[in-house]
Amino acid sequence: MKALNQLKTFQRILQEYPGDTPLGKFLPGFYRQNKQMGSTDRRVAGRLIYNYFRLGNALRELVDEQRLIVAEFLCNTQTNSFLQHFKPEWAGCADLPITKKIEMVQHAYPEFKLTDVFPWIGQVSPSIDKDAFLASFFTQPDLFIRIRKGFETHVKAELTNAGITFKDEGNNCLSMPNGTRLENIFPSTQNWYEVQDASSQQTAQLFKPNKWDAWWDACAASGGKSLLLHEQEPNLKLVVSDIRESILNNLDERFQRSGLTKYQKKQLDLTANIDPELANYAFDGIILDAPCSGSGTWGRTPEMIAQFSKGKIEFFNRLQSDIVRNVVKYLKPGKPLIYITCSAFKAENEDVVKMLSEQLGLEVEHQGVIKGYEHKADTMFAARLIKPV
Ligand SMILES: C[S@@+](CC[C@H](N)C(=O)[O-])C[C@H]1O[C@@H](n2cnc3c(N)ncnc32)[C@H](O)[C@@H]1O
Repeated sequence: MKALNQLKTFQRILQEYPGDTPLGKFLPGFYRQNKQMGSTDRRVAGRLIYNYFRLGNALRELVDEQRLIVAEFLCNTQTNSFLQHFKPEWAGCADLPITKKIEMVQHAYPEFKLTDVFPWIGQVSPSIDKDAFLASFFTQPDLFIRIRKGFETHVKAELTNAGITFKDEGNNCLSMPNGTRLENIFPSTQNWYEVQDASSQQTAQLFKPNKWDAWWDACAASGGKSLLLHEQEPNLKLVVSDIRESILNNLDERFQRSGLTKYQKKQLDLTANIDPELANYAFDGIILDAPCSGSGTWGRTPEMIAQFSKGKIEFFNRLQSDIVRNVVKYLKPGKPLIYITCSAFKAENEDVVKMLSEQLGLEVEHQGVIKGYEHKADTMFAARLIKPV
């Protein structure tokens, strides 16, 4: 009975979900309208709908209920009452290695193809292990925090006191299970840590700023990369910009909490002529965390897979190329451009770097995929390119 009700709730969510909003935004509204759902009901409903989308575009010819059962089997490493009810012969095998479970699904559904989970797999960056990347969609990524220098002991002690299991990933990065309610442990005004994916934290290794440098975080959003930069070198002249004014307001709040008080903020569309705003600027470093497909983060937002179409890869490549050409004009010769995406696609990664190197003469000091899919984190790409003198 319980499993049948869980299935009915799943079907209602799927029916009401509009597809153009992130699930993470839609679900709280759904729960508000269905106040009879207790916390366990919500947890199970969330698990089922997320797991359903983790199947990506595989087995689309099956009815939703069957796809959900396959997804539940592939995405859980422990048995549960839903599987026991609907697929008892699989329920006891939930803890098998993922490769074995995929074989079992293929046996039951010979039309199942792992490549259908993410149909654009042929277009990912060459260094990505395709099978591992595809299989990573069945696992929810972890939650990561970056502890600010000096607060390591305090944050770890608070987590331990609260009974949270965490892993020290080195470089002040901690991982813990997704869904950990940090807001129940730490005050909202705390400035001891930032929630930030491990791969995003890793991009900072390419920054290498010098004291009193002038840096520009050109797609700053709420300032994640600027905060990393500030942690490395607090004495910088910093300009931050983004096309969205609202997101820059979040940045102000975050910067204030972290003691980053000296910066200039500009609302800029980097596809337009920005000379009226920046004609007198020349930077010692530019971080371009470019707008992208976000395909390296779809382990967190698997509902995006069903909404994506191949043409968008080309769209982002063009947008990134336009933006990068515009931005490089304001970089001093001999100085670094840090190009970052959270995409797995070659067209948004190596191809943009190739264009920068071949057409604008930038020297590629480093480029590479940050393989988050290997350790329950986002997959990103980061390059350090030097403008010719
Ligand atoms: C990947 S996000 C940046 C994330 C941010 N750097 C961080 O660490 O949290 C890309 C940003 O590019 C901005 N963007 C998109 N199109 C733009 C454009 N034409 N000009 C300037 N910024 C743009 C988006 O508003 C978005 O905030």
